[in-house]
Amino acid sequence: MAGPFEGAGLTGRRVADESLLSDEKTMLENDPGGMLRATASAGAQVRESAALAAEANLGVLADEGRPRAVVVAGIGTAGLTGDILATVAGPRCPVPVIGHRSAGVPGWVGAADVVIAVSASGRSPEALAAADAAARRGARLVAIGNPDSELQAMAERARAPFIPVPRRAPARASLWGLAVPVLLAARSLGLVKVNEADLAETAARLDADAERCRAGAESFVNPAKSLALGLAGSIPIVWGSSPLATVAARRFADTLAANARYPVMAGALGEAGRGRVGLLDGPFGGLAESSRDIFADPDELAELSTRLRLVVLRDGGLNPEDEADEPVAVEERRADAVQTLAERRGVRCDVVTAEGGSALERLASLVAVPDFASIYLALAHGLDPMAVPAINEMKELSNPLPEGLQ
Ligand SMILES: O=P(O)(O)OC[C@H]1O[C@H](O)[C@H](O)[C@@H](O)[C@@H]1O
Repeated sequence: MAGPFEGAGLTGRRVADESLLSDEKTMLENDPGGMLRATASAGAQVRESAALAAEANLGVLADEGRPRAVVVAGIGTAGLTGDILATVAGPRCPVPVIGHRSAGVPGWVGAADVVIAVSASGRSPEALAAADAAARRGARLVAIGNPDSELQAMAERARAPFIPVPRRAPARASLWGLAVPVLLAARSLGLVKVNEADLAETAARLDADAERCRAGAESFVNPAKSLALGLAGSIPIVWGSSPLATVAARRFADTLAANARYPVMAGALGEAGRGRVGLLDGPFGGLAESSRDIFADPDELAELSTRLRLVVLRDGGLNPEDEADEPVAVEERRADAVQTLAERRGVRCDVVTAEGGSALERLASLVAVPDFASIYLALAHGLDPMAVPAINEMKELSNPLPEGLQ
């Protein structure tokens, strides 16, 4: 008899198998959609999108001067581009940057505002409804996404600039292709300082990280494979030391969930320190660690006890000091503190420290290795990192029936 999940595309192993990450050929076979390849194109995406944005007529945005507010509208990865803009613009940004993840735009949006509608496919209902609402309310509109899509048609009807981002991979592997045009649209409004050197260095860093994380590099030299194997079987908790690192933490939660199907808790360390840090004392934290029998068979243990594994994404003290920002020293002390807490309780902890000069490059340095780690963790469980049966089923079940079938 068919099991409840038959047809849902559920294959894979409950327990991760390290040996699945040792042979490049097997890994590429187990990644038929090419998530590894798509993720390795991050640097190329930065360069390509920067060139495409330069060809779009973004100058018209600036003609009407500085907006009252910028709304970045989109869902999923497209929605994350709003958080990226807000963090790269930083606390000195002269106007509010608001990410909007549901259909339409906030009620107050009007002619004084700019709406950036983002959708990799060019057809998410959230981005389309936002573009439509922006046009109706007379707000300035910029649209970013798949060329020859409904979104492009809508931008054309509204005589708004459209930045075509060719769709070669699922939305979550197109983060950089989508984020760069958002930043460049905001730059043309004078809201963010991203120069050509920042873009070039960010692209170069993404390329270098893709090289370190390539399938052919073994786990002892591949930071993504070792991060993935460390997380295997655990409940990952990902905390970012700064606002920028917190965007990277949320991204890691998204990719771990979509690619590896892991439940993750992610957020800002500042807030976690006043609440969720208590998890370290709980049944999956210190209690699980202190009740472990050191003579037990490690394989058996791995199956018996689910434990937390902490990943701390640190900004590395490179944040420029800013009065509106929390002092770097506070962020650094807090990151040191949580590592000490984890150590005292025996909770294992990985640290990824940002590198690079500009905010964009630092963000890239916190996103690249975790992105690959989420794919290796999927592969270690025998999961196709690209397949998303539950997401597709959710869309199918929640879509209204076509007329006549109701
Ligand atoms: O960028 P879009 O094509 O509008 O897609 C937005 C989102 O749609 C779906 O829900 C996908 O599962 C997400 O990965 C994606 O980010």
